[in-house]
Amino acid sequence: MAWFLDFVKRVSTPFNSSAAPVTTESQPIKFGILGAAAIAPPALISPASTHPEVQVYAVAARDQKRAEAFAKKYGIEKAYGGSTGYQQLLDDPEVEAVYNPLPNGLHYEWTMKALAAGKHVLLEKPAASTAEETREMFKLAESKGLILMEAFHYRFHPAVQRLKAIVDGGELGAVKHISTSLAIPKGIMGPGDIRYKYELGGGALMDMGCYTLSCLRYLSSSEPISIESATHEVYVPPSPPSDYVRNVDRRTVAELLLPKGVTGTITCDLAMPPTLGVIPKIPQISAVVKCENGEVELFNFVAPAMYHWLKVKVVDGNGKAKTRTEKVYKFEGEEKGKEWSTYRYQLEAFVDQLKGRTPQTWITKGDSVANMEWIEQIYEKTGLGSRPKSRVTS
Ligand SMILES: NC(=O)C1=CN([C@@H]2O[C@H](COP(=O)(O)OP(=O)(O)OC[C@H]3O[C@@H](n4cnc5c(N)ncnc54)[C@H](OP(=O)(O)O)[C@@H]3O)[C@@H](O)[C@H]2O)C=CC1
Ligand SMILES: O=C1OC[C@@H](O)[C@H](O)[C@H]1O
Repeated sequence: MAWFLDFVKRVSTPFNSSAAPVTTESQPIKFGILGAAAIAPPALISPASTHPEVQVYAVAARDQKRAEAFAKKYGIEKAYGGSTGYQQLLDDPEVEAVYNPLPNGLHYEWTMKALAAGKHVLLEKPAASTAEETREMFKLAESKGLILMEAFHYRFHPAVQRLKAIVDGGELGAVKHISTSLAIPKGIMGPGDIRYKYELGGGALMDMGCYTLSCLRYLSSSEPISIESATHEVYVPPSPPSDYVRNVDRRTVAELLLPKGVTGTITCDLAMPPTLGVIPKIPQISAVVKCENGEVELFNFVAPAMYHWLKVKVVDGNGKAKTRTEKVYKFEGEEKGKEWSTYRYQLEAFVDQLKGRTPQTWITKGDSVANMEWIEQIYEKTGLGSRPKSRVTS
């Protein structure tokens, strides 16, 4: 029973949102959120509620009433709305940092505008529509001495870092093959979802593939050499209009060649069709590293704080295999029961960086740019081509 209560607590933690600021001697960092996005409560509002140096101070939405309702629900002081709402939030001198959870195709425009307004930016993944846009955002951030980070929250979690330590530690010998998957059953994303809109930077590779690529690159400690193959299945909405353009991937699979003969596979799918047309598929969210002397798998590398297991299989010189399972919900030395979400660890690091302290880890400019470069190259290989460059409005 205790394990069940623990599980329920873990799964619900990221969604127990309240923006009640916890103040310290110094002024908290005031965050503004661009868009009343679904991801904002678990990714920022809830983590901020336990961070003594953060206040979620403002939200902007395209509709004033929506902004107000969101602000009321989460105890946010300021609500900006209407066609100028996002810019008003950026013009608010009280806002020091901006969280950008807009659709992918708007990441570049509003991150550039936020940086131009002198704000630090925590930017949702994938960084932008193209690698070039990603480079430009970091260039502007650097020139203004501002912090910009792509919110690959999974990287901040101890389970993910333990996986990397096992791979790097040599216990399993040389790495041979890495496969990372993020695929969910049909029915979770509705047909109106931003992920299915090409003009908003939609597609499985952009949305989920960015994680699988990021994790594969992280685990291999290298960049791919080439894309051996890349295949996709397009998204087709129910009753598509006759002029519907099939340029959004519902699923993409790519085979990569990495240095030292290592191979890699990434799989992403926004809507796996049911088996035999009726049995829903089980989500596939895992990172598997096959090595000379065994293999290791992290189930649920994307949201390990909710639930995960690390299965390590070691094969000895006589070919005898031993398997062990690890669960890693906190770093060594952290107090019992802490068990932060990936987003909470991420926020801690972001604030540390902003305050001039050393974050426990970081998603670097080089990492974000390389991830976008490979996303673009995989799209080229599938034949779908990169997502459209962002259109920037004045
Ligand atoms: N880190 C993570 O775990 C996750 C990250 N994400 C990322 O966060 C971003 C948002 O995802 P999610 O919260 O699921 O999406 P939502 O659709 O819930 O939110 C997107 C927001 O963008 C705003 N928006 C502005 N222009 C448009 C437009 N033309 N069409 C639609 N929305 C628009 C809307 O804000 P308004 O209120 O102004 O109308 C809306 O609230 C994506 O980049 C996604 O990749 C998503 C889920 C998980
Ligand atoms: O964490 C995630 O999982 C589901 C995705 O669709 C989402 O965008 C992503 O960030």
